[in-house]
Amino acid sequence: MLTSQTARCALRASRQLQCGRRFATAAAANNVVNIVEVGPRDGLQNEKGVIPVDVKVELINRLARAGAQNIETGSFVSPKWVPQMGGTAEVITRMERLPDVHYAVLVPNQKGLDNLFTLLDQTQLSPPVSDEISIFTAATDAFTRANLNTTITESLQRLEPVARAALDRGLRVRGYVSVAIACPYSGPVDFKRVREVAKALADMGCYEVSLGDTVGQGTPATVAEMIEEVKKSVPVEKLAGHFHDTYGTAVANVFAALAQGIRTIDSSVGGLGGCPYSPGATGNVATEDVLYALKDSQYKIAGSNNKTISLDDTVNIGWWISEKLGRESVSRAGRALRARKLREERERKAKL
Ligand SMILES: CC(C)(COP(=O)([O-])OP(=O)([O-])OC[C@H]1O[C@@H](n2cnc3c(N)ncnc32)[C@H](O)[C@@H]1OP(=O)([O-])[O-])[C@@H](O)C(=O)NCCC(=O)NCCSC(=O)C[C@@](C)(O)CC(=O)[O-]
Repeated sequence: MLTSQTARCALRASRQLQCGRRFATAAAANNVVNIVEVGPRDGLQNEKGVIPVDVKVELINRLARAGAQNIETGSFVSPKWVPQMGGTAEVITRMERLPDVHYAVLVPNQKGLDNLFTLLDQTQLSPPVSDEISIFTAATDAFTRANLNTTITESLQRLEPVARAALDRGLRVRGYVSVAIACPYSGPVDFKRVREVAKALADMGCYEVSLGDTVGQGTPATVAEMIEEVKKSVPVEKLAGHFHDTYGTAVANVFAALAQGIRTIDSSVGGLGGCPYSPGATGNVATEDVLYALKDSQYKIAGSNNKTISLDDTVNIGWWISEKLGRESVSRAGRALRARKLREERERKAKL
């Protein structure tokens, strides 16, 4: 008979195998790019006005129906720190859950995980309201202090039991290293530190570690240099790129990451976003811009149900959510494609 510890190890190993499936597929077809849609979380967390739960639910549902396979739906962080994410439990309880889609929530500590577990116990839905958590820390103490009120070392110590408990419960665990290029508080970042933190997250069971250019200051050269360094300790199949577009280099940085062998890119519909603890940083690379830029390339975008993510639908969602927020979509491709569509409609009507 297996001891409970051996049983736990076996369970964890089988889960890691399942989590690894996506990577095995991507590695076999080396041109398959996975998109992690972070709009509902990273995209909305910095918004000042109250966004109704209905709008958040509708955003997630629209993204899933457009083919998004991985959606970060919200955060179980302190509502005092990030008020906009306060309604995440209600959002994920009310959203549709398509079977082929992974729905993740950001969790900063044990309390956040306990809150998620309570919700999983209460709802007991199949598929569950969330099958993945994202844990996060950073490559500088200054940023970790601002974002998590602790140091890098302490944050890793706190996250290790959180990751273990989530894995034991059958959830996938993804990790983030913020400020992988530059820190808004302490300047240029030592890429060796990024490597160490990424390795620590991978060692605690994260199936993937997303390297965040939180400030959006990266260039293709610095992004490539950083990834080269991290690859010394973490296999590239386990890495993802997360680029903010503050300096307009995000799409170029996506290509630099792909050239380094990375096959998972985080992006945000409509280019929404910004981190509350990264002053001045703009949104993530827009999902529409990534889909458009990769359209005629050797890369194929993975979507749910063996389809791809619809560019047209994503453009429409980018405009829909931006208008709900009282502005226009900042996605370059989203703006151009919408302008072309409106022009074509005008021309068609003029011919009638
Ligand atoms: C981690 C803490 C909570 C520490 O914050 P703290 O103040 O040190 O926490 P504490 O343990 O001292 O607790 C203080 C109060 O918060 C409560 N609390 C404690 N934990 C939770 C929780 N999980 N959920 C709800 N409530 C919580 C706790 O119960 C207590 O309540 P009180 O007794 O005062 O009434 C805080 O720093 C925090 O929530 N930070 C999150 C900040 C955040 O969400 N940042 C944005 C996400 S990261 C990001 O955007 C970057 C990324 C991932 O996209 C990649 C990139 O671009 O770089």
